[in-house]
Amino acid sequence: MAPLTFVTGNPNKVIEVNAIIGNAISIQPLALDIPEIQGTLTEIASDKCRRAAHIINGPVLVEDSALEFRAMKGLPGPYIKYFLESLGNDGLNKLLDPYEDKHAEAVCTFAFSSGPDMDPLVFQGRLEGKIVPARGPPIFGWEPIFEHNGETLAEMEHNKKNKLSHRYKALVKFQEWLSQTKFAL
Ligand SMILES: O=P(O)(O)OP(=O)(O)OP(=O)(O)OC[C@H]1O[C@@H](n2cnc3c(O)ncnc32)[C@H](O)[C@@H]1O
Ligand SMILES: [Mg+2]
Repeated sequence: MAPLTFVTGNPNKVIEVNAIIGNAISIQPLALDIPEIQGTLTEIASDKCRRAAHIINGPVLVEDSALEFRAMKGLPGPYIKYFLESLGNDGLNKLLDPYEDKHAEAVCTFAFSSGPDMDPLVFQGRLEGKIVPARGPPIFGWEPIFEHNGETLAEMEHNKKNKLSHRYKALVKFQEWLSQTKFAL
């Protein structure tokens, strides 16, 4: 089984994907910064996947992560990376100061294409939580401010996160599809 190219500039995503799918699929990470369009999560991931498949000229997996604040009607959503870079985790908390509702959803959207000009397939997972003042090591993105069942993702054991996360749920769907299809990696 040839390794599947996973195009991402984010090493933390590679660590989690490997931890989640372990021996089932062999992943070859490739750090390319692919332009991300504006649109729905499915449109963004699919477009990124089409561009990656053309560059790779073969099967490819990409991922796009979003963080949706219910009080802000789903924003920052796919633009969370730029909000986080500009405001930091404290600033993201302050965005919700005017609102009672701190509910948030982490959304992970994988897109897979079997090659250039092959329509990408999309696999999405969601995790519910709430935005809280930062707790735990600030290693990966907004983990310290996303609380799920009393623990922030930064406080949570990696093994535990990788068995319940938005990324885990999306990868379960991808693996289900792989096992049902004749597509051989
Ligand atoms: O090259 P790609 O794969 O796009 O990597 P990226 O870092 O640009 O990732 P995104 O465009 O998907 O932006 C998502 C942002 O959310 C952060 N993030 C993604 N998944 C996360 C998780 O499980 N926990 C905490 N932060 C996360 C990540 O660090 C980014 O700042
Ligand atoms: Mg990105």
